[in-house]
Parts: sequence; C-alpha cells; structure tokens
Amino acid sequence: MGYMEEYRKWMESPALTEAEHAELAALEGDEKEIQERFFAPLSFGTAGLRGTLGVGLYKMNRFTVGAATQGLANLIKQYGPRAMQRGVAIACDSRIQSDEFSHLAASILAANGINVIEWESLRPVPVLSFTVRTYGTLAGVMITASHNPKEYNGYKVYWEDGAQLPPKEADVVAKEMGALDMFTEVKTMDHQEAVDKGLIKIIGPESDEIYLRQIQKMCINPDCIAQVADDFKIIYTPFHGAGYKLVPEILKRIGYKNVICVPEQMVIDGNFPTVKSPNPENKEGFNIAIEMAKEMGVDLIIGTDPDSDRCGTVLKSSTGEYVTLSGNQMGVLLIDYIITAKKLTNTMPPHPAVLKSVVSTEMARKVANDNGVECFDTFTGFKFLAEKIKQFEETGSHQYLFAFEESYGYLCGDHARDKDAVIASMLIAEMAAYYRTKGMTLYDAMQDMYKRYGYYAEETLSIVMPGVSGLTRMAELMKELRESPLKEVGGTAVKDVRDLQTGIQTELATGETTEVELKGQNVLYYDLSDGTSFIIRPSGTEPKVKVYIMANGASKEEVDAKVEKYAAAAKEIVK
Ligand SMILES: O=P([O-])(O)O[C@H]1O[C@H](COP(=O)(O)O)[C@@H](O)[C@H](O)[C@H]1O
Ligand SMILES: [Mg+2]
Repeated sequence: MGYMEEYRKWMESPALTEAEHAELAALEGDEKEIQERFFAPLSFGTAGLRGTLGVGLYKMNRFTVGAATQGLANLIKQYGPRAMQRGVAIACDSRIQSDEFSHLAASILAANGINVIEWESLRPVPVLSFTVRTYGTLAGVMITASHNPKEYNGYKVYWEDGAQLPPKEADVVAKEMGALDMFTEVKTMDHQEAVDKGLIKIIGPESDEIYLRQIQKMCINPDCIAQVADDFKIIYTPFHGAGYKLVPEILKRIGYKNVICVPEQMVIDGNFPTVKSPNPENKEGFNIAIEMAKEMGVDLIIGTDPDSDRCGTVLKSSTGEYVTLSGNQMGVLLIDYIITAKKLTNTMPPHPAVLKSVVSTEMARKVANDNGVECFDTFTGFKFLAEKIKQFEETGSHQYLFAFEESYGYLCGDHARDKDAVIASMLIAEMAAYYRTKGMTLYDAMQDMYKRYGYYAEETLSIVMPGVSGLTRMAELMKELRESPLKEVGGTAVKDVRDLQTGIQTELATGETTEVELKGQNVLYYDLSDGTSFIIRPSGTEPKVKVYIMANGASKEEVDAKVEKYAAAAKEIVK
C-alpha cells in the first residue's frame, strides 16, 4: 500500500478519536509529511521499536503499540498454554505516554489470555530484565526510547533469558504485526477489569528489594568504601527518569554517606525540562551537576538515562576542570578494576572473558589479554552481548567477567541480561573509593592506565539524516562505499576493509579476500595502515550514520592528532 492510500485508510478509520483525526486532517496537502508518517511501519531496530510520538504508521501511538503487542501475543501463543501462563513483565520509563502505553500493552496481553506483571510506576531496564529472569516470565516489555529526545518513545521486547528479543523472534513479531489490521484485530479489555480478574498483577517495591540485594552482593570491595565514606561525596542525576530511586539507594547501601542528587533533575518529567536530550553522552546535561560539584568540592558525578541502562560520569581532572569520561574509558577502567580485584581475592574463574561490541575500544582487548583474559566482540546491540553470555553459560567454555559497549552500557553479574546503569553506578562509585584509598582520582587512574597499556583515543561522530530522504541517503552511501571502497582516509592508506554484512575481508594491496566470523549487519570496518580502526554504520535507533574512530599510539598528542585528522575526513566521506 502506498503512503497516500495508507493515510486515507487511517483518515477513514472510526477507531480514531476526534483529536487523532484532526491531527491527520491537518496534514492534508502536505505530501512530504504524509510520506514521513505513512511510508512504512516502524521496524525492529537495534533495540526494538523507536519513533517519534504522533498519529501515523511510522509513529509511536496507541495503534502501533497495540499492533506490536498483539504481534507479541501471537508469538507467545505459538508456545502454548504454559507460555501464556508464564506471561510478560511490563515496565516503563518517565516519557510522555509511557505509562499509558504500559497499561495498553498489559490490557492487550490480558485480553489474549496472557498473564501480566506490571509495575505501579516507572522502573529501570535492569529491574525488568532481572524480573523476567527471576520471576520466570516468558517475555518482557519496556516502554522507553532510552536516551533519545523527548519527542520519541519506543518499545523494547525481552525474552525469557532477560535479554532483548533475538532477531529470529523479533522477525516473528514484526511479521505478525504487519499481517494484522491494527484498527480491528487487536484484542483488548478494560485494564481495571484485567487487574480484578488477576490477569494483570501490579507489583512495586518488592521487586526492587530483591534486585538491590542481588546486586549489592556484587560489590567487590566494601572495605574501601568504609574507609573513605565520611568525606567522599558523589553527585547523582537521573535526568528526570527511572534511576532516581535505586541508584542513590544502592550507593547508600554499599556504604556511601554523602550522595547528593540534583534536585531539578530528580523531578520525574518526560519533557526533560532541564536538558536538550537526556543522554549521559552529552556533557551539556551535566551542567547543573557540575555547578553543584564546583560549589561543594565534589570530584565524581554520575548520571543515568531515563530508562536507566546507560551510565555516564563527569570527573574533576588533575587541573581542576570537570571532564567527561567516555564509555570506552569507563569500560577499560572497570575491566582493569574487576580483573585486579579477582586476582587479589583469588576468585578468577578458569576461562575468564570480557565482551565488547565491535565498535568499542581495542584497548579493552589489550587490558584483558595482558592479564590472561580473553576478549570477544559482538555486533552493536546489547542483545548480542547477552547472546554471547548465554552461549558461554550453555557451553561452559568461558566465564564472563564484564560486558560493555562504547555507548555507556555496562553489565557484570548474572542478575540481568541488558546493560545495567544501577550496578554500573555502584561499581564506578566503588572503584572511585578504591582509587581514593590509593590517593588517586578516577581521572588519575585513567592516565595511569594509558601509561601501562599505551595511549588510545576514540571518537564517535553522528551524522544526522532525518526522514525518508535520510533513509534513502544512508542506503545510497553504504552502497557507494561498497561499490568504490575507500583506499585512504585522511591521507592514510586503508590496509583492509571488512564488510560485516557479507563477512568478507578484503586486503586492499592484493585484493585477497578472507571470511570473518561476524557477519549479517550493515557495518563497514576499515583497518588503516597506522593501526587506526575507522568504522561506518547506520544507527539502528536514530536517523543517523555513525562513524567510529579508534586510534592508538605512543603518546596522547599522537592519538589525539590521529582522531582529529580522521574525524575531519569522516565529515567529508559521510554527507
Ligand atoms: O538506545 P539504548 O540505550 O536503548 O541502546 C541500544 O542502542 C544503542 C545504540 O544503537 P545504535 O548505534 O544502533 O543507534 C546500542 O549501542 C545498544 O546496544 C542498544 O541496546
Ligand atoms: Mg537507555
């Protein structure tokens, strides 16, 4: 069906309220906007469905959320009555309409005869993942668009191991979703009636308590915290979202006495009024926290995104400035800290491994390997890291110590199978105490790591390509790059290129090809002759192309210069 036809179908549907109808009627004559809203359904990307709020097929609204939920219900029904009884746990964050979509999804599943556990109020992603694992539900749903701007919402789906839905099951949901009429074929019932009948069970602090107890067990070094707790202060911000309760709580439970929350950003509000975007990757969001830190003489700030799976930090540097630590830097600091602690306490398992996404720093491999720990790569998407953890568990081949990705996602332990900003905040705070007992800040610790393992620098560039034209441009760009491969980047020769779609690596000098293990995702990975990795891929959650530059060398000046040079080149290549 073309977009015009789809638009008319929506306009004519009696299912729309007057306001929804008016929103569409106002588009009459604006063909571009009609195309943007109706050219295709939202698709399952890196982390489920994600889109801007509004009426239309390519939007997040009660119809598209309804269709996704009916699709999920159809998938669950294929597994029979026992699966329906195990049911689905549903959580949401603080976004506009998140709680409404949570109730809607719960009502639809209940109407399909599927049991539901739903939280009374917003919860972090890791609590949902943990609950799926511990309560033994078959699936989970998280209503969130993570760290995206306020115009967005989304729908993350989890399977029984607590990880986001693997591609095979996601395809079934997508197919079921596409095959049904979202106005007439979505079953639903009154939410209160479903609660009264016991089909929807509302839960609250009891799940938080079990979760907190579980993660507190993973605090490696409480003694260090006890030593510094009297005068060590931490500033925390949840950016108006779901981390507001459990992050300060776990920091207190592991022994911190001075956890100061940013009052303006403790207010639960899907408009995220104090930030442009509630993304801990953006330093701008930490401005209020930094002002407080300066006044109070605090050297560690922690921030978590609205669904509380990403965790960012700002630190006081040796010159007194407040600097952000990237996801890559925090990843290697935590790897080093965990390995050191395991060695000290003689608890290193026989085949230890760390996991990272393919676009995350190679310094992680260096740190791991130098310590006798293996390092494995997966595609972008925490579900792929979780898949690897599951594989290790099933085969017993390795014991994972830690998994991370450059986009501020970290996990350790077996309680959850998605990135967890609550445990990450706990470990970061604990690590800061450990270094404080040695007279060092986390900033000093990072500099020390460069001295020990060599200098590394990374940058991720996002080139925004909005709308239908953006999607076309992204496809064209990737096609052009495949048809005429880059021979040099910023004047440095390309040694080889790996097309992670086909899994074929081509040596540029000889034209020789070899197969690599990782394949099936739209990623081009260039190894430059000076050892730099230069990677291009379209994002699976936002309308942008991402370019990752990962350099290493003998000094900070050398690696910074490389990153700067290749970032300039990237802007010429991706446009
Ligand atoms: O957005 P989140 O925090 O839910 O996180 C999700 O999206 C991120 C960005 O993905 P992309 O580069 O495809 O946009 C991924 O790194 C992450 O693994 C995934 O769980
Ligand atoms: Mg998030």
